[in-house]
Amino acid sequence: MQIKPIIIHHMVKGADLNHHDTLFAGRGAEWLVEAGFIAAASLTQPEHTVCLNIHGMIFTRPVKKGSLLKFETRIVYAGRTSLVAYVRVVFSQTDEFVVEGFLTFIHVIDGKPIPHGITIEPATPDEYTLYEKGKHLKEQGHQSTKKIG
Ligand SMILES: CCCCCCCCCCCCCCCC(=O)SCCNC(=O)CCNC(=O)[C@H](O)C(C)(C)COP(=O)(O)OP(=O)(O)OC[C@H]1O[C@@H](n2cnc3c(N)ncnc32)[C@H](O)[C@@H]1OP(=O)(O)O
Repeated sequence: MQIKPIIIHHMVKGADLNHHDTLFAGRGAEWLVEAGFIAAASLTQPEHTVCLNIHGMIFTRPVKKGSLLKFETRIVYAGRTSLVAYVRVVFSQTDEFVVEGFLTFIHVIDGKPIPHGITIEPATPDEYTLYEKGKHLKEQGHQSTKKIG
């Protein structure tokens, strides 16, 4: 299945800032989760999609008030019940990199994981790299869950 990316833009407003007057990491995380959720839920249904793992995000630069941010999201890996989203955030006007992250979503019915029937076939070297990274993170996460019990 070829997956089209989902593009969302956000403007950084006063209410989105921290005590340094730059984008609050929690707001950035919220927008990142929301972007991943929309990409996963657009392949399944919102009511059957839950977020299981935010695989980390590294903020490489501060973002000032008034900045426009572009969140480009694609589902890069599909397991049996899981979908791994990759979100890349850049400044909307310059395409300068800001932050990226992977997230795992699970297809559930009545709270139980249920196969979604989606397959992802990477077509380019970049897609293949993201597929392998997404698969690795999902499997690594699963091992951590098993250790927690
Ligand atoms: C900083 C924060 C900011 C937040 C900013 C809020 C933003 C807000 C605005 C946006 C809006 C969006 C909205 C989102 C939508 C919710 O918010 S959903 C609510 C939060 N999430 C939840 O409540 C989920 C709670 N977890 C669960 O219910 C259960 O863990 C689940 C998801 C049903 C899974 O059940 P389970 O028995 O553990 O699953 P199991 O059968 O062992 O494995 C199922 C799959 O999970 C995979 N898996 C298991 N563990 C892991 C793991 N650790 N990692 C990866 N994959 C794993 C397995 O490999 C398997 O994959 P497949 O091989 O089938 O593909």
